[in-house]
Amino acid sequence: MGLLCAKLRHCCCSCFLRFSTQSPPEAEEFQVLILGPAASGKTELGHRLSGLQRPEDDQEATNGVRCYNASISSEDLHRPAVKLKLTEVGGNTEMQRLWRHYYASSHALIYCFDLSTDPEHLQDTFNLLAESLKGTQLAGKPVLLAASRYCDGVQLYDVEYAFGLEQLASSCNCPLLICHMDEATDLQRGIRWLCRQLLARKTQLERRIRYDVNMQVWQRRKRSLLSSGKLAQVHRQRFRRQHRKLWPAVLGFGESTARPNTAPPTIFFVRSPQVENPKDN
Ligand SMILES: Nc1nc2c(ncn2[C@@H]2O[C@H](COP(=O)(O)OP(=O)(O)OP(=O)(O)O)[C@@H](O)[C@H]2O)c(=O)[nH]1
Ligand SMILES: [Mg+2]
Repeated sequence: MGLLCAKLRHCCCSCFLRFSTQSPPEAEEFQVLILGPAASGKTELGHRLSGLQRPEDDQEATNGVRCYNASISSEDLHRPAVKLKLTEVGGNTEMQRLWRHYYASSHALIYCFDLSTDPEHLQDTFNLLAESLKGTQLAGKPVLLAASRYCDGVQLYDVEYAFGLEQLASSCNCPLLICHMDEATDLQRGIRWLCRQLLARKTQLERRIRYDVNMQVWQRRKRSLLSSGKLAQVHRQRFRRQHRKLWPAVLGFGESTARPNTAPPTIFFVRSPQVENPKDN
């Protein structure tokens, strides 16, 4: 009996050890792009999601790119923990030209907009979103719309309906959700939704990113090859021109009497009647 107990204890201990030494499942990592017009709250959101306090003296516009890390615990999602690598690109007109360079390598988009602006500005904001989604490497990827500056009386579903955001999302095959970034619980709901979308589509998204990034590299290479090809062509043309100039000069020394290819087939004279019979008159 004592031997049996000892054996059982040994077995239980080894099982416990096996469980305790087993590392927890690794967090799934995703690249998320934060875009939106200037002063729409991107930097603010980046700080809120990463749990960092934004310094008082750091209120200026982003002239380039800012990166943040956000960890979403597994208890919230009932799945492996998720690490979001957030990349914010500045929103002014000059910075908007850089946006497309980040589409291919991103798993998802968080698009910020200022809810307190007038309808015309909001329309411009969503036109910009449509430009970023339609026919680009962001099409088909999850999109979270984050409304900054809570505005009394404006409901998010009204914004979604008035600006045709659902139609835009379905035309680009993008799962889309809209949330308030000023309300902590609503922002959490949005982020949890985004993480669930990312986990559910992980394999397809990774395959897509690999394809798009490889395509980008190949296109860059093709462009450089083409430009070097053009250079070689210029060199060849210069070489040919030199030949054309040199060849008649060499022939001109009299070593060859061959007629040029461009000469007429026969040489003939045309006599005028006056010259033929000058004594007839
Ligand atoms: N009250 C309030 N203020 C906000 C909110 N979001 C941003 N702000 C303020 O608006 C200003 C601009 O916000 P940013 O987060 O820097 O804007 P941004 O989108 O990063 O702008 P760019 O970097 O220029 O593209 C800052 O002073 C913020 O404190 C919000 O939701 N509520
Ligand atoms: Mg910013």
